Formats: sequence, structure tokens, C-alpha cells
Amino acid sequence: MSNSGHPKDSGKRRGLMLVLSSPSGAGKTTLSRKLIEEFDDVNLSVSATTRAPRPGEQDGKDYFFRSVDAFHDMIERREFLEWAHVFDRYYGTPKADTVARLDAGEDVLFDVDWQGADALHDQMPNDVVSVFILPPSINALEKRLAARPGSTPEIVARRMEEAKREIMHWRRYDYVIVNDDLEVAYQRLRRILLVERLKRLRQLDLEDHVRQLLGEA
Ligand SMILES: Nc1ncnc2c1ncn2[C@@H]1O[C@H](COP(=O)(O)OP(=O)(O)OP(=O)(O)O)[C@@H](O)[C@H]1O
Ligand SMILES: Nc1nc2c(ncn2[C@@H]2O[C@H](COP(=O)(O)O)[C@@H](O)[C@H]2O)c(=O)[nH]1
Repeated sequence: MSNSGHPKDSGKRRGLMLVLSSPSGAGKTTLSRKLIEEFDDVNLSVSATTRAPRPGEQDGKDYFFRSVDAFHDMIERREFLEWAHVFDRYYGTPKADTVARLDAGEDVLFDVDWQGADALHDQMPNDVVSVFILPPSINALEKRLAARPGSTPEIVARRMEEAKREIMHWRRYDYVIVNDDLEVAYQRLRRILLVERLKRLRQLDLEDHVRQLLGEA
């Protein structure tokens, strides 16, 4: 199904940056995929990373998989909106595209850690809407990490070790969703998107509309 979600099809709006963070394995990627499937004007920001692809992951779709040298070249060429060192690997958000998409009235979805969320908010405070995803329990988080394709006990242990540090940043976010039942969590996420689209500053044709109303009054 495709859906613009805008109440007035001709209405001009500025896109928003929907930034999702969570401890690894809580469900950001799963929720992001559902949002992109439903809304044709929501696009995923594809990050660059120096980690290896998981089974089924594609270069350019899930990530831009790069060598450490190539990643450093991208840093030097100032190609990132933000970048961070996460789980001993580099991850970065490319700048190209995002600004153009926002201006074109399209939303951009970011799946980044708390450092990335902070950096994106610092750079574009009026555009960022941040959502923290919590797991229903630590046990459930560990099971989800272990069940993911390509998982190993070492990867699970490393990510569980980091989970507490990531969760401690939950208060910095505009919204928090507990991802227990996937469908309930998804409905909450899509409601956040639809409401945030209605923020006054994002409805670009309101000035003209109100001027016209006042002229008619
Ligand atoms: N509500 C849910 N109930 C049960 N399993 C879920 C739920 N949400 C996600 N999962 C499963 O948990 C695993 C981890 O989810 P996902 O990859 O979306 O997490 P993530 O937060 O994006 O992790 P990372 O930060 O490492 O990229 C996946 O196998 C996914 O299918
Ligand atoms: N600061 C950034 N963090 C990012 C970016 N892309 C992904 N991430 C975060 O890294 C971890 C691990 O991801 P995984 O795909 O290896 O499991 C997770 O918390 C992501 O949110 C980025 O561009 N910048």
C-alpha cells in the first residue's frame, strides 16, 4: 500500500528527519522497513559502515559497505552529516540527498545510535523528530539478537554489553516506544510520523492560506 499521509494532497510540506535509536536488536530496522513499505514518501538514509554485510544484506540498500580507508576518505571529503565509532566499527550518515529530500517534502528515516541522534539534532534541530525504541525485557532483547541471521555468541555478548549504555540515553528523545507486539509498536510509530507532519512549521502553504482567509474575511 502506498500513502502520502498528507491531509490535503496539494499541500506543500517540508519533510522531516525521523531518527530511530535503540539498543541493538530492539527492532529499529524491522520498524523502519514497515514504514518504508507503507509510505512512498519516506526514504531510508543509507549509512556507510566498515562492518561486514550480514547474510542477505545488500551494498547500497542496507548499507554502503566500505573499507576503513575508504571510510576515512569520506570523512576527509566531508561527505557525512555525522559519523561515529560503534561496536569497534565506523558508521556514518551521508549528507547527499537528505537536504534535497526534505526540501522536496519527503521524509528521511535514520537508524543511528545515540551519538548519531545527538549530532543530527545539533545540525538540524527543527527537522529532527527522535524516537527511542525499548525492548520489552533484556531477555527478549538477547533472544532477538541471537535469532538474527549471521549472529554469533560473541556478537550477542558484545551487543548486550553495550545495551545498558545505549538505554541510558532514552531521556534525550522526543518519543519512546516499547517494541513488544510488533504491530502495536508500528502503529505508534506511524502515528508519530503523521502527527509530526502536521506541525505548523512543516506546513509550508499555511501562510498563503491564512493570508487568503484574512483577505476574504
Ligand atoms: N516486536 C518484535 N517481536 C519479536 N521479534 C522482533 C520484534 N521486532 C523485531 N524483532 C526481531 O528482532 C531481531 C532484531 O531486530 P532488528 O534487526 O530490527 O533490530 P535493530 O534495532 O535494527 O538492531 P541493530 O541496531 O543491531 O541494527 C530481528 O530478527 C527481528 O525480526
Ligand atoms: N551514529 C551512527 N550510528 C549508526 C549509523 N548506522 C547505523 N548505526 C548504528 O550502529 C549500530 C549497529 O548497527 P548494525 O546494523 O551493525 O547492527 C546500531 O545502533 C545502529 O543504529 C550511522 O550512520 N551513524
